[in-house]
Amino acid sequence: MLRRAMFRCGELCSRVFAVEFDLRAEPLYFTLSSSPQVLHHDHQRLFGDCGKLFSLHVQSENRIEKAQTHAQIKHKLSSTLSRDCDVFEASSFIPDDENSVVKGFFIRDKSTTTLSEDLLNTLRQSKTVCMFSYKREGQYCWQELWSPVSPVKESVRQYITPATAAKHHPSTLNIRNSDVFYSMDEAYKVLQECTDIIPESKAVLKLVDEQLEISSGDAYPVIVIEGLDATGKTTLTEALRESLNATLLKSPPQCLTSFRQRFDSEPPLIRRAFYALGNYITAAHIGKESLRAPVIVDRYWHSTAAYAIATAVSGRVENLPRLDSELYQWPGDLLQPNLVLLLTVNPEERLRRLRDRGQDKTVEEAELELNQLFRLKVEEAYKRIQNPACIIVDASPSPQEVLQQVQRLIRNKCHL
Ligand SMILES: Nc1ncnc2c1ncn2[C@@H]1O[C@H](COP(=O)(O)OP(=O)(O)OP(=O)(O)O)[C@@H](O)[C@H]1O
Ligand SMILES: Nc1ccn([C@H]2C[C@H](O)[C@@H](COP(=O)(O)O)O2)c(=O)n1
Repeated sequence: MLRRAMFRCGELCSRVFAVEFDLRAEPLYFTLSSSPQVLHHDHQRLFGDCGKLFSLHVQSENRIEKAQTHAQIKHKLSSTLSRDCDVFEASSFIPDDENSVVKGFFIRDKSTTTLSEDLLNTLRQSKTVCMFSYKREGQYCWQELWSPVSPVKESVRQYITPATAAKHHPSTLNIRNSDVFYSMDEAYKVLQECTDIIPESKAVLKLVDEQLEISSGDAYPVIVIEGLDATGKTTLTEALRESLNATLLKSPPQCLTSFRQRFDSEPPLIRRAFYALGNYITAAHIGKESLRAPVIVDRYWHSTAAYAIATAVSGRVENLPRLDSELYQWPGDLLQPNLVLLLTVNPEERLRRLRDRGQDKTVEEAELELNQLFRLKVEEAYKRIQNPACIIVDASPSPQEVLQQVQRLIRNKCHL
C-alpha cells in the first residue's frame, strides 16, 4: 500500500531534509529542532551564504497531480529565475521508509530583485505546494513557513540541525511503482488515473487489453540486446535477424510509436508506466513469434528499469539502490528472455558514433558532464538487474567482429 507522503502537523521534526547542493557529493542532510544548533562547515556553505533562502515541496494525495505540479514548478523555476538564483533539488523523507519522500526544490537567491518572492507568491495559489523560508542569526539558521505578508511568530521557528547521511539515498525510497513497475497492473493503474488529462492513455490501455500473452513453452530462444544509445543495437539486431533467420521485435513496439512523444513529455510516473506497458505488449508479440522462429528484441525491461532508476536517482553512482536491492528484480508477470546482452563501448567511441550520426555538437558537449554521471548510472543499473542478469559484450570492435562475438555467445548459451 502507498503511504501518504505529507507534512502532517507535528511530523516535521521526525523528517530529514536533503538538499542536492553539489551533485558530486553527498546531499546536505538536516533535521529540525526547537533549540538553536551551530551549523557545520558544509551547512554554512549553503545557509551561511548571502542571499534569500527558500524551499518548496509538493504534496498531494493525488499522485498524478503531484507529479505534474512538480514538473511544472521545475520548469517555472528554470525559466523564470535569474542567473543569481541557484535552484537545487531537495526532498524531505523519513529515513529508510519507502514512499515517505516529499520532493521539492531549494532556492538560494543572491539577486536584489523580488523575482523569487513573486514567483513563490504565484505558486502559493496551489494548495499542493508547501513553502519555507530560512533566516540566519549568527551561527544559527531556522526554517519557518513562508508567507509574503503575515509576520511569522517566533514559536514556529524550527532550527536547522545538521544530520548524518541516510543509509539509503532519499531518491531511492520512492522508486517502486513511481519510476519502476513490477507488475502490469501497477503500470496500468497509472494510465487509468490519467485518462482525463491524457486522452491518449485510453488508446494505449486498449492496445494492452487486446494483447493476449501466449505461453512460450517449447518455443525458440528469445535474445534481448540492450545498451545506451549509439552502442550499436540497431546494427547488431538487424545483422542477427539476417544470420539467424530470426524475428526482430522492439520495445516499445511499433503500435506505440505514435504515442511516444506525448508520453515522453510527461513526468516520470506517467512516462515510465507507458514504457512498462510497452514491454507487456512486446511480451505478447514475443510469445507468438517465438513459436515460429528465434526472436531478437531491441531493448526490453532492462532498459525500462535502468533508465528509470538512473533518472530517479540524483547525483553519483554511489546513490543507486544497493546491489542486493529488490528494485533490480525482474517483474514476476513479465515474459523472461533466454539471454540478455548488454553492448558497451567506451565514452569516446560512443561520442564518435553519435557525432557521425549527426547529433548537434554544441548541445552534446554542453551536456557531456551531466551525461557522464547519467551514463555511469544507467550502465551500472543495467549490470545490477537480476533474473535474468545481462552478459556484457564489448561492442567497440567492428560490426562484423561484434556480430561474430555475439553469435558465439548465442551458440553457447542458447544452442542455436
Ligand atoms: N561496431 C561498430 N563499429 C563502428 N560503428 C558502429 C558499430 N556499430 C554501429 N556503429 C555505428 O554507430 C552508430 C550507432 O549505431 P546504431 O544505430 O546501431 O546504435 P543504437 O544502439 O541502435 O542507437 P540508438 O539506441 O540511439 O538507436 C551508427 O552510425 C552505426 O553505423
Ligand atoms: N523498453 C524500453 C525502451 C526505451 N525506454 C526509454 C529509455 C530511454 O529514455 C529511451 C531510450 O530509447 P531510444 O531513444 O534508444 O529509442 O526510451 C524504456 O524505458 N524502455
